[in-house]
Amino acid sequence: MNVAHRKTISSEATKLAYLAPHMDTPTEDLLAAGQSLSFKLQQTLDVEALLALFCEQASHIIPCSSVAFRNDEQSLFIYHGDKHDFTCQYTLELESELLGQVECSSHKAFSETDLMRLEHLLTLLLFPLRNALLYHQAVQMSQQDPLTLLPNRAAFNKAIDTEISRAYRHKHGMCMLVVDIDHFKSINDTYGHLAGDQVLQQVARSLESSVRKEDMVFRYGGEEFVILLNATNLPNARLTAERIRMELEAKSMKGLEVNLSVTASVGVSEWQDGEQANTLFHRADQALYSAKQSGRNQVKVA
Ligand SMILES: Nc1nc2c(ncn2[C@@H]2O[C@H](COP(=O)(O)OP(=O)(O)OP(=O)(O)O)[C@@H](O)[C@H]2O)c(=O)[nH]1
Repeated sequence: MNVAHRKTISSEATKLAYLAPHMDTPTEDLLAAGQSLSFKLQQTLDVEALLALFCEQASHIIPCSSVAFRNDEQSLFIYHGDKHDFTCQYTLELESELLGQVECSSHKAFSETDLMRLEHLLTLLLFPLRNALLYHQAVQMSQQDPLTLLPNRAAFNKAIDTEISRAYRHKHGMCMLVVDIDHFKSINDTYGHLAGDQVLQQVARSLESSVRKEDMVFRYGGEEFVILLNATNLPNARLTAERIRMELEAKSMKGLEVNLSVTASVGVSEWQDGEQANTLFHRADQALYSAKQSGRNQVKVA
C-alpha cells in the first residue's frame, strides 16, 4: 500500500481561497463540484449514505475510487467503492472535536493538486458528517439500555423480524431464550437498588459470555433478558439455556458487600416455519412462567 499523505482536516484547513493560488488548473470546476457536493450532503443524515455520496462526487473531480471512514467512539467502520493501491489518510476534526479518520484510494498516485482538491472537498464534509454522527449516536442510544449497555427492547423489536426472515431464508432454525433472575426484588429490598443494578450488569456480562458472538442478548426490561440463538435447533438451545443457568448459579457477584449469587429461570422456544415474533416470544415466556411455577432456577421448553 502506498500511503501518499496523512493530515488533519479541520474546518479552517483548506478554504478555497487558500487553495486557488497553489493550483495549476482553474478552480471553477472545483467550485461547482463543491457546491453540488454541499447541496447533496445536506440531504441525508445517514453516515453511510453521506460517505457514498462523498466518494461519488469526489471521483468526478479527482481520482478517488474508494472512501473508508472510521470512528472508534461509535464503533463505526464504513467502506464505499473499490480499494486501490494508492491511498491518502486524513483525520477529520471540527471545532477541536474528533470526527474520525478517512482514507481515500486511487489506482494512481495522488498529485499535489489532487490532494488539495480532496482536502477542500473534505472541509465541506465536516459539518454534514458531524450532524450524521450525532444522529447515529442518538439512534444507537435509543436502542441501548444505559445500565447494562445491552441492546434494549426497542432493539429487540427491530432485530427479531430480521432474524426470523434470515431463519426463513436460510432454513437454519432459530431459538429464543427468555431469562429472568429469580427473586430479584428481594435483592433490591435486602441490599439496595444500587446493588441490584450491579447484579443486573454482571448478569448481562455473564449472559454475553455464555453465548456465541453471532447470538444476540437483549435487556428486555427489569430483570428479564431475551437471547436469540440463530442457526440453532431446540436440543442445542436447551443445552445453551442449561449452561447459562449453571454459569449464573456458580457465579459470585463482585464488588458487593456480601458474597451474593443469583439464579435464573429460563424459557425456551424454537421458531416454527411461518411463526410471528409475538407468538415465538409468548411461547418462550409461557415456558419461563412454567419454570418459575416449578420452583425457579430451571429451564423449561415450550
Ligand atoms: N436495581 C434495579 N432493580 C430493577 C430494575 N428494573 C427492575 N427492577 C426490579 O426488579 C424487581 C422485579 O421483581 P418481580 O417482578 O417481583 O420478580 P422477582 O422478585 O425476580 O421474582 P420472580 O421473577 O418471580 O422470581 C422489582 O423489584 C423491580 O423494581 C433496575 O434497573 N435496577
